[in-house]
Parts: sequence; C-alpha cells; structure tokens
Amino acid sequence: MSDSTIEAIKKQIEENPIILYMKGSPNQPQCGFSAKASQAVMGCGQRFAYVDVLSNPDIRAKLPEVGNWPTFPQLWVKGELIGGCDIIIEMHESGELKEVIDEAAPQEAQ
Ligand SMILES: N[C@@H](CCC(=O)N[C@@H](CS)C(=O)NCC(=O)O)C(=O)O
Ligand code: FES
Repeated sequence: MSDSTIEAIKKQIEENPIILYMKGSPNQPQCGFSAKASQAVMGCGQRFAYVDVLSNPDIRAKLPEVGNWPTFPQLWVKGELIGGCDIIIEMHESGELKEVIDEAAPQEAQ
C-alpha cells in the first residue's frame, strides 16, 4: 500500500535516531503534554529532531497509524516508538530516558 505521507514519516523515523513528534516546537510548545515531553528530552542533553504536527496536518493524521499510538507527543528512538508524555516522564524520572537517548545519539567528532 503506498501513501506518500506514511512513506515520508517512515523516512523521518529512519533518518533521525531521536525524533519527537509534538505540538509546537521545543522552545514554543503549544500543549502542556508536548511541553513536558520536550523538556524531558532536552534535559538529556543530546541533539534531537522534532516535527510540529500542528503545522503538518497530514503527519498528525497519519502518524497514529504508523506506530499504532493515537496521541501526541510521540518519541521515536532508533526507529522505534518509545511512547508519549506519560512514558517519557516516567523514564526521565528513573534515568532510563537519558540512557536510551545517549545510546542512540550519534557520536560527536572529537
Ligand atoms: N497521556 C498522553 C497525553 C497526550 C494526549 O492526550 N494528547 C492528545 C491531546 S494533545 C492528542 O494528541 N490528541 C490527538 C490529536 O490532537 O491529534 C501521553 O502520555 O502522551
Ligand atoms: S492541545 Fe489540548 S491537550 Fe494538547
């Protein structure tokens, strides 16, 4: 089955080891759930990609099908869905989020 939006999403997920789908941007989140999630991911100190689903309505409509997850935010690491706000916060508090993100981040040149 070919759907250009789904293909585009899969490409984003493949090409970006850490990608957060959210409402707004990390600096200007447009929803409390996205604000909390992006704060937690930023707190891990690695660069990450993000997509604002409010300015990309096609992605907002189709992403839930890709990961079988209905809401935003969604954090994807190394091609796999980690989860939404609740899971991100829980993993941040346990220290597991930083481990997962550090492990996925490309090594910076020395
Ligand atoms: N408990 C959820 C909260 C997220 C949530 O409920 N998001 C809603 C409101 S922002 C959502 O994305 N609804 C679908 C939509 O707006 O497209 C989580 O852990 O991520
Ligand atoms: S935009 Fe209303 S709860 Fe997220």
